[in-house]
Parts: sequence; C-alpha cells; structure tokens
Amino acid sequence: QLSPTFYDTSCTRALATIKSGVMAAVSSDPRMGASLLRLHFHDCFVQGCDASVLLSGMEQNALPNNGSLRGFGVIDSIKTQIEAICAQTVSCADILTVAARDSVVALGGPSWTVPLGRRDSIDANEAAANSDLPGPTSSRSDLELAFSNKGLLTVDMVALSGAHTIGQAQCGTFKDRIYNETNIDTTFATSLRANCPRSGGDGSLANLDTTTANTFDNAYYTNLVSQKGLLHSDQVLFNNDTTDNTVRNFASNPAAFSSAFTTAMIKMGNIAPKTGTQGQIRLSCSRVNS
Ligand code: HEM
Ligand SMILES: [Ca+2]
Ligand SMILES: [Ca+2]
Repeated sequence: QLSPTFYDTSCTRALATIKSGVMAAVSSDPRMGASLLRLHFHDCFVQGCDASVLLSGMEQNALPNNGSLRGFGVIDSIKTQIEAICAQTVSCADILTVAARDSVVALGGPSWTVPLGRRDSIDANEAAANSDLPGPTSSRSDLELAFSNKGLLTVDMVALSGAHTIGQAQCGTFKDRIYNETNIDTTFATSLRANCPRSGGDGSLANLDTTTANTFDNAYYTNLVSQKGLLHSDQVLFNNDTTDNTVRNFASNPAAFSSAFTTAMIKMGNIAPKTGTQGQIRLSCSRVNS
C-alpha cells in the first residue's frame, strides 16, 4: 500500500532534493525531462515500478531500451545526494517516479501527488522488456493489448501517449512511416526526409512533437489530427478508428488531457510495486546491494 506521505518523517527533504536535481538537469538539457519520463514508463512496464531498468546491463540491453534510454546519470546523482541526507531510506523506484512527475512540471505540464513506498528489485528481466514494451510499429490493437496487460485502459493508453509531446526519436523508428505511409502530412514527411535518408542515418533525431518539443502541452493531439504524428504507433491513435474521439477531445480541451494524463500516470506508477519486505532499498541505483 503506497502513500504520498511515506517519507514525511523518515526523509523530510527527499521530495525537494529530487525536484531540485530534476530542475537543474532539465534547465541544462530540456530533453532530459523527456528522457526521465520515458525511463519511468520503461521501468513500470517490466515487472512493475521497481527500478529494474536502472540496473546496469540486463533490461538495458533489450531492443526498446538499448541505445535509446537516457537519464541514468541524473537518477544516480540524485540518489547520491539523498543517501547523504537519509541513508538507505528512499528507493530508486520512488526517486524515478517522482523525477518523472517533476520532469513534466519542469516542462510546463500538470502536477499530481505521487504515492510512495516502492522498494527496489534485486533483479531485472531483459526478455520481459522485449515482450512487454510496445514498439513504434505497433498497431492500435497491439497498443491496447500491451496496456491492458498492465491493467491500463484504452483511454489511459491514449493519454499516456501524450508524453510524446516532448522529446525525440531516432530516424530508424519512423523511417518506414515517412517513406511508405499515406496517412501523413506531405510537407511534414518531406521535411523529415532531409535528416532521415532512405538508407543510413538511423540514429539521427527528430522531435516527436513538431511544434513544441520542449513544452508539455496537448500539441501531440493537434498534430495527430493534422496527420503529423511522428511514429506509426502515434498516428494509429487517429486513423478513422475507435480512439479518434478521445484524440479530438484532448486536442481541443487541454484540461481534459491534463486530467486524463495525471490519472493515468498515477495508475502506471502503481503497477506491481514491491512493498514491505520485498526487494531492497538500493544504495546505488545501478546495482543491487552486495
Ligand atoms: C504507446 C506506446 C509507446 C510506444 C510504441 C513508444 C515508442 C517510443 C519510441 C520508439 C521512442 C523513440 C526512442 C528512440 O528513438 O530513441 C519514444 C520516445 C519517447 N517516449 Fe514513447 N512510446 C510509447 C508510450 C510512451 C509512454 C506511455 C510514455 C510516458 C508516459 C512515453 C514517453 C516517451 C518520451 C518522453 C520519449 C522521448 C524520450 C527522449 O527524448 O529521450 N512513451 N517512444
Ligand atoms: Ca521495472
Ligand atoms: Ca509539446
């Protein structure tokens, strides 16, 4: 049973320390806010929000993670600061969950209260990372299944995909879409081709939100309505199908998006937490205690 007041007596400065660490990291590199939010998602979808993704090797080598996850150093350095004030008290899983919230806030998005008390795993699961994380070529029903497997509804899936209002993706993840798909704005596709050639250049970056890459707003959905979703898995949410109305609602009503996003983030943060005597409080987020 998680609780927002979990560290109120055991580590009064925990939340403020995480916030200032995230603020500093995001002000020197705005994309870091996106990277920390994604790191939390990739943690929670693989054996729950237990910091398994932070352990060196293992899950980090899985296809959706390798060469694309960022932010490990930021979490490690916040953990070092927190260990100095409250020894072996605050879990890496909680630090990452709060850092994801603070990242959204740092980029202008909504805030919410984070339930706390997660403990850290003593293992990680590369195979589960490969099977449970959806990929950029997923269909709408693939996405719905991946999220329902974690207890999340279709509306949660559409709202959480709005995280693609910030951050970047590598050419290899959207190449097929910009050369071969027809439900894409022509000018948008043409401009992306300049930095993402048919052959090679797989690592070059494009903004997931072509309008406001460093602002957490609802522009992701207005982009989808104008066929400017970057990933195939983005545009499937608005493609004459069952999720079109939700996308239209979030595009025209920022408050509806904020409310659905914060609700869904709390649900995602509550996936299979380790509590009580399960797992451990790691001393260093990148390795289990010896
Ligand atoms: C719906 C299924 C999803 C798919 C298929 C998906 C896929 C992807 C892919 C392929 C990238 C680019 C990675 C790269 O090229 O290095 C990406 C980036 C990103 N994703 Fe997702 N994603 C999904 C859902 C989510 C969710 C639920 C969140 C968070 C709540 C999220 C947050 C992000 C962020 C913030 C970035 C940019 C990261 C950065 O710039 O470092 N995504 N996603
Ligand atoms: Ca995990
Ligand atoms: Ca944006």
